[in-house]
Amino acid sequence: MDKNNCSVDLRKLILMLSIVSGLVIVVSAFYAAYSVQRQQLIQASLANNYVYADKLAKTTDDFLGSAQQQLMFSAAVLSGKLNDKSTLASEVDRIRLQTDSFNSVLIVDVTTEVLATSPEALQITGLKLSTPGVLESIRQRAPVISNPYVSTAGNLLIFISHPIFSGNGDYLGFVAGTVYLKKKSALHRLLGEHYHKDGSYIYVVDQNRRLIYHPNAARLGETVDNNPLIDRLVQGDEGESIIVNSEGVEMLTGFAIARKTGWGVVAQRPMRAALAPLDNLMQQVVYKTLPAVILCFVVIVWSAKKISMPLRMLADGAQRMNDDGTEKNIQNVKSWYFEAQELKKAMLLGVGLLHGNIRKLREDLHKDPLTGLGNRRSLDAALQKFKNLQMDFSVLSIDIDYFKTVNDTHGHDVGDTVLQHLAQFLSHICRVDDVPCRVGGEEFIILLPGTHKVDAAKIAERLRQNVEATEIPVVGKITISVGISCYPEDARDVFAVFKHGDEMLYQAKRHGRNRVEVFRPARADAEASA
Ligand SMILES: Nc1nc2c(ncn2[C@@H]2O[C@H](COP(=O)(O)OP(=O)(O)OP(=O)(O)O)[C@@H](O)[C@H]2O)c(=O)[nH]1
Repeated sequence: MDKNNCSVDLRKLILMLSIVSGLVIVVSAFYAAYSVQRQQLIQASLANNYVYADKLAKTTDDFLGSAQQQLMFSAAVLSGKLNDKSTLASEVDRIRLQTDSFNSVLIVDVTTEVLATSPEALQITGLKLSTPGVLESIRQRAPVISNPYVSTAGNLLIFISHPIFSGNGDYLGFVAGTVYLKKKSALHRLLGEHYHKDGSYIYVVDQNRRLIYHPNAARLGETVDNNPLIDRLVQGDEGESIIVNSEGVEMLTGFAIARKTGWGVVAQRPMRAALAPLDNLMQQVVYKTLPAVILCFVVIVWSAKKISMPLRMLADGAQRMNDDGTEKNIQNVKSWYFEAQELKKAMLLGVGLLHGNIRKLREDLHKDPLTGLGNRRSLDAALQKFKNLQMDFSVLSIDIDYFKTVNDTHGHDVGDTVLQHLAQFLSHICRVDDVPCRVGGEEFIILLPGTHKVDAAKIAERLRQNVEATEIPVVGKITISVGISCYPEDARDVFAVFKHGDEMLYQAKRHGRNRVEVFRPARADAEASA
């Protein structure tokens, strides 16, 4: 098959397969390592975020618990002193300034009238308030942590209160602190400290799906619906999850509940940020393993070449089976492994047989199958050769006398035997360069290169005598007639030389057969004019 038409070159195929399998191995090894590491990193990050959210939830609980304790302590101090304006004023200042837990502190009596407030700048002392925090505190007469709401002064806040009872258990009012959600507050410090710079953030949502804390201040107070994660938080669920946030960023999320308020604390980190160290690590791995991988590929290419080379050379040999040098080329192929060795042996055997057959076919093409002498093709080839070499030659045109009688008397097969016998006679008298041929039924020609008329006549005469003297089985003795002409002595045209030879043969027949007649131009002319 032609190399160019061949669908795949073996060397390229081996090379391609080796490289592809090498790549597949390397890439899948990398991919497997990357996937495992990635999964581990995601799990670790999710777990971290959950721990983080849980810790913040507990810290928030602790903060609120501590805030309530402060108010409880103050409520005990204030019991029986609600009429003491200066005590009330100094107590609200103490609570606010000493602990820094509240943005504002106020004392309210049972009629909802504000008895004292810190800071004074709020200017609500003496006012009766009907905010959700005040009303809930009055109604419950128990410690309260309100849901977020907007205060009279327009601040989004939560309201933490503790009831004040007299010595004999009468409800007198409450002391309360507010924590602003949109302005700086203790809660902000608590949650904001943990804010990551890599896109990680936390947010807190209350039971009404309202954002209590969010790094984006504009969203504070916003009620978030249609958020599966917040749905879970509202149901009291805790755990970890991979979600896509409102900005379409994939987030690794941990979420936990602050028990005192039921608030959900969500800590989340962008997947990309969590995996960034892994990407760096894999980059390093790639850089470090690259030389080994390149070396591997060089070895693969070299091996592929080494393996395919003998096969390539054998394939080349197969493409040129007919050429004479092919056998030698195949011999030279270095078949260093078993399969190539066997292939080489088989090909050498094949080439040997092929060349043998070709040789035989060529010979057969130029041979008369009955007698083994040359045929008309070999005669033409010999003439071409003499012409090329500018060689003189003589032509003996030979015909068996009365051959028809032989056939008629003894049968065609015996006639064939006679032809074979005559062929043997011809072969015996021929030298190496002479060309004996059978050109018709019982017509033979011998070309005698470098032989002139006199010698040709002697050879023909000797042949004639030998044939005449030899007994052929079944048939007995036969005779032959021979006509002789020479090139270029008798004609410069080869065709004419043969014609003269034929004429001489028929002349021998006419003159009684069993004769040798030599063409003589002058005499031929004379005969022609007579
Ligand atoms: N056995 C056999 N006979 C052949 C073959 N080719 C031709 N012949 C016979 O050779 C004979 C030739 O006879 P003719 O050319 O008529 O003449 P002849 O009998 O040889 O007589 P002259 O040539 O005149 O001496 C014919 O009978 C052909 O059938 C062959 O291959 N085998």
